[in-house]
Amino acid sequence: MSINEEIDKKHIKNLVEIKGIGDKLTEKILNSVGGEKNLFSIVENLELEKLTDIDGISQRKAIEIMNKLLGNPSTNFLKSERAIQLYEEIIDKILDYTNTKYSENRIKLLSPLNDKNKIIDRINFVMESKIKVSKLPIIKLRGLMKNLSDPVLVKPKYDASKAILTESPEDNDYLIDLGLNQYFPILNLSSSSSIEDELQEYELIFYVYSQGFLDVSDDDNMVLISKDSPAHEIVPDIILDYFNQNLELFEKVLETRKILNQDSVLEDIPRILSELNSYKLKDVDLDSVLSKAKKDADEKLKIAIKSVDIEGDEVLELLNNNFPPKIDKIFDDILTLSKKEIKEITGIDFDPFLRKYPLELDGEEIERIKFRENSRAENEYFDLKVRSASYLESIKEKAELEVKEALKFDFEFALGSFAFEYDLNPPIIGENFNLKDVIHLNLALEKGEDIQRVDYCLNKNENVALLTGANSGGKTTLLETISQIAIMAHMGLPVSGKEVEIKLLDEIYHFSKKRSLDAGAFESFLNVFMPIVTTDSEKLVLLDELEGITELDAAVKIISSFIDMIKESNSFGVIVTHMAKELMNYTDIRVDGIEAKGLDKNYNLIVDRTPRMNFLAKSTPELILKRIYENSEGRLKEVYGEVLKKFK
Ligand SMILES: Nc1ncnc2c1ncn2[C@@H]1O[C@H](COP(=O)(O)OP(=O)(O)OP(=O)(O)O)[C@@H](O)[C@H]1O
Repeated sequence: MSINEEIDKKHIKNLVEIKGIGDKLTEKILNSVGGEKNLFSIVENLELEKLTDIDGISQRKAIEIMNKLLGNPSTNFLKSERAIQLYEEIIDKILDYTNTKYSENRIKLLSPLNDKNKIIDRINFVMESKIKVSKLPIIKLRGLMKNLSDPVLVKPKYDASKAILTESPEDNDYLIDLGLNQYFPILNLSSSSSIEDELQEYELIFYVYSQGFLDVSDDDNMVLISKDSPAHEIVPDIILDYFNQNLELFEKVLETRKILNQDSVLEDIPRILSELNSYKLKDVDLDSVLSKAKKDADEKLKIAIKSVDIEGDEVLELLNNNFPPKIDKIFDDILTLSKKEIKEITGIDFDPFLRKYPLELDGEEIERIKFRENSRAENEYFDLKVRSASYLESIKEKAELEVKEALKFDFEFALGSFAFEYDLNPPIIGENFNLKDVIHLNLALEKGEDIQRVDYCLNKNENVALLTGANSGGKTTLLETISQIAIMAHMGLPVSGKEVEIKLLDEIYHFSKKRSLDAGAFESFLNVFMPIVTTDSEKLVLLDELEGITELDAAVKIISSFIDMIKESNSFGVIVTHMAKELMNYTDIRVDGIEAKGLDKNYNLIVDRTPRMNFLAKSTPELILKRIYENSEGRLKEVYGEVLKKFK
């Protein structure tokens, strides 16, 4: 099962599910989004932003509510602010690979789990995505999927130059129910006695008949449509506008599916729409064709007539306004040719000329033809529109589904890209913490000799250890790496290491050294810290230089008591400290050390970032002092020099 199915199969649970967040908040959410139906649609489309828009709902809260409504299991895994931050930093890193709002929101909903099978399912899903992504043209796909979203609904365009005509007020109401009055005015035959005159004011009438009261001739500017036709056959623009408006989206989805070797119903859309759009271009400018034809024919007549010998009685005929046969023949020949040329250009077979010299255009006939042709063209165009709209309507649902699939693919693509770029590997879920070749995510993408992958382990017998050693040696970084790996594994993600074994636990606590020492800080720290060892749940506890919380002697007593309690439990712990020696007086504990051997020629620390087990390494602050001394100038350099002398 993939994570995709996991969410797809979920039916949004009853609102009872969010009652857990309190009746007041539930009511506030429902009021803000406009009721249960809207809330369900928000959840279905994972629109987190619509929840965060509500006053007083933070991103974290919105995620909690959304997960509740989706029926996703909630865990209480992340127990300290720093653990939550580290989790959010992981999410942020994955978000860099999302292209759509939908997958962005789905990534935000990836929380730590506690069910081993679900975790393994997710890890497998991400690993499959990683392999898939590795074979795809990543940059091209990113370009195609950037900002993809569901198709937009199109606002109807009202056109008052055309009208729909029905035969009864009931039919009117029926069409209004279909929403067609948003496109054209709707009139009905019985509405007024002067209705037939009113109809003359419109360029085109869509006559939606049920009985067929009106006799429609070729010369009427009317399109006949049966009342039983579906809405898109009466106003095909409903569906055509929708596809036109979303054409770019469908084209991108089509392209994406081609790359993924998936078939698609979207293939024909661009052709159909461009055929429709180019159809309009076939309109010819009849007036200019005719004026050119007249000019050409006049010219030809002039030349031909000039070379005719006219005899006496022919002159008489001319004086009677009759053309003698010779002249008639010339007119016949030239006008036949001209008619042929006009037909070739316009497709219309008619005689636009009055026989005179120079020729005259027959205005009345031209108007009649224009009207007839316009009506014919409108009818043909309308038929084409209906055919296109019917086809598009038949694939609309599938087309929308393909867009949804592309959005879902972006979720898979983001996870796969993240796993691929960071070269993540599936952890082994076991009983110990056995980290091999691990690296902090912040360093994982950096290249360079000084980036070192690290090994570290904790097991049942040595479930807690002190981490000591060189300033800037990488202790904090390793502690955070352990957290990241535990959090990522619980989220069902592969981790940044090779053959990493981890144990699934109930809770993770990470306390960083960057804690403010405000008044009351010590007391509030104790209130958070000590209860950790009072519950039976299995924990991972990571402490970074806690000694700053109070005076050294007291800190040592507190921390050593804490260590003893962890040792007795099924929990695991790592404590970064510069007071290992002092702590060893109070408790028996494994001490690991990161040792700095000196400075290289560029004054960089020579250090093996992998701690040595059972090794108390010195802090060697003099190395850092030496480095700063070498890199500073003037009076400051002198000061550092003085300090350094004291280390000799
Ligand atoms: N495995 C590693 N490979 C490369 N650089 C690392 C590694 N681990 C840590 N560093 C770098 O070393 C520097 C110091 O790391 P960190 O702060 O973790 O050391 P620390 O031992 O906690 O120092 P301090 O005791 O002074 O607080 C950081 O710039 C960090 O990016």
